[in-house]
Amino acid sequence: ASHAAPSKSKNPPPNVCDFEPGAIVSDACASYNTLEQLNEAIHPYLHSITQDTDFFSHYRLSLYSKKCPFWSDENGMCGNVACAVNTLDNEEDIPLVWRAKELGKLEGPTAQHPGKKQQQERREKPLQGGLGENVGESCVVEYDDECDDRDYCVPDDEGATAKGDYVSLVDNPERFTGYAGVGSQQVWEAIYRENCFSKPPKNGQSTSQSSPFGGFENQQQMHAANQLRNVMKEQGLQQNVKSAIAQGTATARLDPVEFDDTCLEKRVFYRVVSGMHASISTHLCWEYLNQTTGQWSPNLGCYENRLHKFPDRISNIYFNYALVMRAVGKIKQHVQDYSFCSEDPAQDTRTKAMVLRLASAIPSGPEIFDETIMFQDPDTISLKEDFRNRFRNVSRVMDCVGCDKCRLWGKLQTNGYGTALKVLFEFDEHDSSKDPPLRRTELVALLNTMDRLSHSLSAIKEFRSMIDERDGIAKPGIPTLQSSEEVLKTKSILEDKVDEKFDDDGMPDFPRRWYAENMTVMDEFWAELELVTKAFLWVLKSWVRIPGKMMKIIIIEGSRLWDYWLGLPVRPRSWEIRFPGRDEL
Ligand SMILES: Cc1cc2nc3c(=O)[nH]c(=O)nc-3n(C[C@H](O)[C@H](O)[C@H](O)COP(=O)(O)OP(=O)(O)OC[C@H]3O[C@@H](n4cnc5c(N)ncnc54)[C@H](O)[C@@H]3O)c2cc1C
Repeated sequence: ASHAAPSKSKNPPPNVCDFEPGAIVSDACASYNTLEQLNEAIHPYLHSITQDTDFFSHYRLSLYSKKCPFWSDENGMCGNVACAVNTLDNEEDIPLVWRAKELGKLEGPTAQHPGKKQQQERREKPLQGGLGENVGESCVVEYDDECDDRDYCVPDDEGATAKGDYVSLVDNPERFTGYAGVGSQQVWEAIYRENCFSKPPKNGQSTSQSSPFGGFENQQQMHAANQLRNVMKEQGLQQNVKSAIAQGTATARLDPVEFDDTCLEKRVFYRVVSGMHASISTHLCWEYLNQTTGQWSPNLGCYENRLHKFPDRISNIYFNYALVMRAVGKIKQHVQDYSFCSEDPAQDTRTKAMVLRLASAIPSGPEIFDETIMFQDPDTISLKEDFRNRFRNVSRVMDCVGCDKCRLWGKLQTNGYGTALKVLFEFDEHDSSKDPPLRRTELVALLNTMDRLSHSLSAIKEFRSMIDERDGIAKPGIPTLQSSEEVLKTKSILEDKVDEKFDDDGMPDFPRRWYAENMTVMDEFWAELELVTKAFLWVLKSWVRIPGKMMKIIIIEGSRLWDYWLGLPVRPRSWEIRFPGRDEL
């Protein structure tokens, strides 16, 4: 795969959204092809982690106890059965370690959680209150029982005393619910409005914390302006829309057409939100309820209208996949010290090995996504705090989603992206001692968000081949989205491959290349002799290689001893890198 480091000055080329498999996903470093190939290899692992382990298949969140902080909208509630969530109300249904009385015992990562005092001391106000008094302090307000200034998301506390609901993610899949109309539109609008990194307003008003109507005086004004904008947009009058909005009292959501003069950081914010929206749309189109037949099945029309006609949205899903994948690759070190489930050491070991195996399958360093080029300019350092606060606001808006299941997955995915951003910008890949804490909910959200994106990539591929098939375009060899059974089959093949590689003694396969029924006894004799000769030669060659191998072992073990003697971290053997946790299995 070809990689090109994204540059801050790089504007997306006009055809950035075109679906050229070899094209690099703009603002990331990998091509669509590379991401798809990686996804094929990784998807079975992700699927298995999120479906088969207690740790990653259960999520705890405040699903009902938080009120929408921005508006009160009883009409926006979804009454469909599909919107409902089955929470685990029965203590016995919750995995043992997360039952209320056990929660206090949960072990976290090695990093110490900074206390409130410490956080207050560390707090800076790079914006000098320019965006309003509340911005930058969002962590200490009513929500945050266990909040860290470095969080990009309002955490859903999992402490034993916190109000929360346990949910099995496996039993409540993200799919079509029928939630639509003004309620859902209002939520999306509020989310996109957080993307308005406008100039600080006069008189110290916050644009971030207290902007439920994006600076418009009321909801009606805001809807009217958005409608105007949509109509003008449909008529191809983008420039006029911009100036119309500029004449108003507020900024509008940033559209991709306005990307060209936007810095990387702001583009990233928009792409994360739009990619999340597009991924949700993909899932609801993939598992769509045919209300006449009562069957759940992919709805091609839904995909065409919401995604296929908007390649930029699809591109944003790939972008998010690259971003989240990079974050998961970056927590390798952190996860080494993580205790997943102290009540059951066998499960703990298994879960850790699975996560480490996944993290190891992800290319390390900035090959997929290079976060190190963000927030580097002096100009953009204050932007980081603004960025973080805006993302927290997006997570708050989730309490305004009027459909329980959509709220569950919306909250989980916002937490997942928030965690990914926190890992990218606050974690040290090589030294986890100063990393901010990684809560269980964050880790669960991160991997489930990656799984959702991974599923989106597979679904999009399948939808594309459905379109090609319908339009008579032959594209042989496009892999299809696998059923759970197929996923498990592929997983076991992959695992066998890993096992084969791991257990490989170097002995080549010497398949018999004959069919006895068509051969004479002499033919069989010569064929067998050929086989024996090959095996004999292979044994001789291995003896010849023994001194070289011994030398290699002495050098490797010598350098490990040297590290140990110097007090440095002992470097791992190559197979330990490739098969982490193997010893523990
Ligand atoms: C947090 C959240 C979670 C949800 N989860 C579910 C769910 O699990 N199942 C379900 O059936 N419904 C869910 N919904 C509802 C769903 O997202 C849609 O809002 C609903 O299906 C109505 O769709 P729509 O066609 O009106 O457009 P919407 O998807 O509501 O989009 C509104 C407007 O935003 C713009 N837009 C759309 N997609 C993008 C994009 N990717 N990037 C930029 N702009 C875009 C378009 O101009 C569009 O008209 C959820 C809604 C929210 C807010």
